[in-house]
Amino acid sequence: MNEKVLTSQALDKKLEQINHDQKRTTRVLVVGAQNSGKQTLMKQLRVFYDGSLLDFDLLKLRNKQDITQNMRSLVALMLNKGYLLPTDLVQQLFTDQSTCPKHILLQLSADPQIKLFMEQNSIPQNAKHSIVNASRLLMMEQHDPFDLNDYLNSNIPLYTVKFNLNKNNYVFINNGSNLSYKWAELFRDVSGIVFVLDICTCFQRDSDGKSQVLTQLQEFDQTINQEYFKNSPIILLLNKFDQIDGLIKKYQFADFFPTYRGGNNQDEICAYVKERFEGLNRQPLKRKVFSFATSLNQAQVVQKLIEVITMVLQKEELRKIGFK
Ligand SMILES: Nc1nc2c(ncn2[C@@H]2O[C@H](COP(=O)(O)OP(=O)(O)OP(=O)(O)O)[C@@H](O)[C@H]2O)c(=O)[nH]1
Repeated sequence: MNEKVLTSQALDKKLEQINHDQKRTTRVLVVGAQNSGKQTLMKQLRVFYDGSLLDFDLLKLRNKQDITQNMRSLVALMLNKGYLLPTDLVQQLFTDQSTCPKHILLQLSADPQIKLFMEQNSIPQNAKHSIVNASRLLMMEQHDPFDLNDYLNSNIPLYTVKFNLNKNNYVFINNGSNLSYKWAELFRDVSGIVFVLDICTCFQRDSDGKSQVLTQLQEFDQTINQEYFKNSPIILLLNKFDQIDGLIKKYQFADFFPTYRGGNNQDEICAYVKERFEGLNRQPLKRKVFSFATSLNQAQVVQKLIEVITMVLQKEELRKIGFK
């Protein structure tokens, strides 16, 4: 067999693999109003399932470890040669931790004795370079190695997250708060739609004095009942549920929903909101709406939620092809 035929066969195989992988990828579209929590969900997915952020962070951490090591070698050399450095800084540099706290490294790298030592002694260029750059590198780091809350509150936009869970590939796509009809066409029969609702909007009024959640009900209706999504299961997240206790203490839910006859408590309010949204599904026999009260800013909640969502989606896929 000549080389060309072999290459072409290899390409065919690769294409087949790509097609196969794409078919096996569960695509999930994340929609919802501004500020509802879509980005928060995406970021949590990125941190716990995708892994690329953690790799990036480990890199930052490694840099910090290198700086600590270099600083330790330099300071040991200086002390041997009789240079004097602040004792408390030196002690903290040599504690057992693999990385020394940033503020100690910064103070040491700015110490005039260190500068003097480097001028008076011939130390390897790369070691010199590493110390001179240490302060720049450390200054550039805005955060300590990794702080989930800092990351969740950052303005770094995130539009897709891919991951593999229980041997299935998933891609979550955040479309922002604008679901134009043209755009929706690209997601025809997507494997699932996650609609994020900020539950606090139930207790907020728009300029007409009506609860803002009424606009969300309309959005939900228009989105899920589009022709393109008529087979896609819907996952409704009543998000920011951690806020509901505070809101109930301040307001009467019935003041916002005159037809509401339930009590002013979490369970009954939650059941009512779920019912209002789920009742808008015009294809109840073809696909379902699964609703959950969530707090997407809490890591443990998101991890449990993703297990449930992925399970629901896999079950729905099986149901569509005839398994009960
Ligand atoms: N208390 C509370 N705050 C939350 C929760 N989820 C998200 N937030 C906060 O709500 C704000 C908006 O969240 P985002 O995830 O940026 O909302 P978004 O839907 O992506 O907003 P846009 O990008 O404007 O469409 C942020 O300050 C989040 O930290 C939650 O469960 N509880």
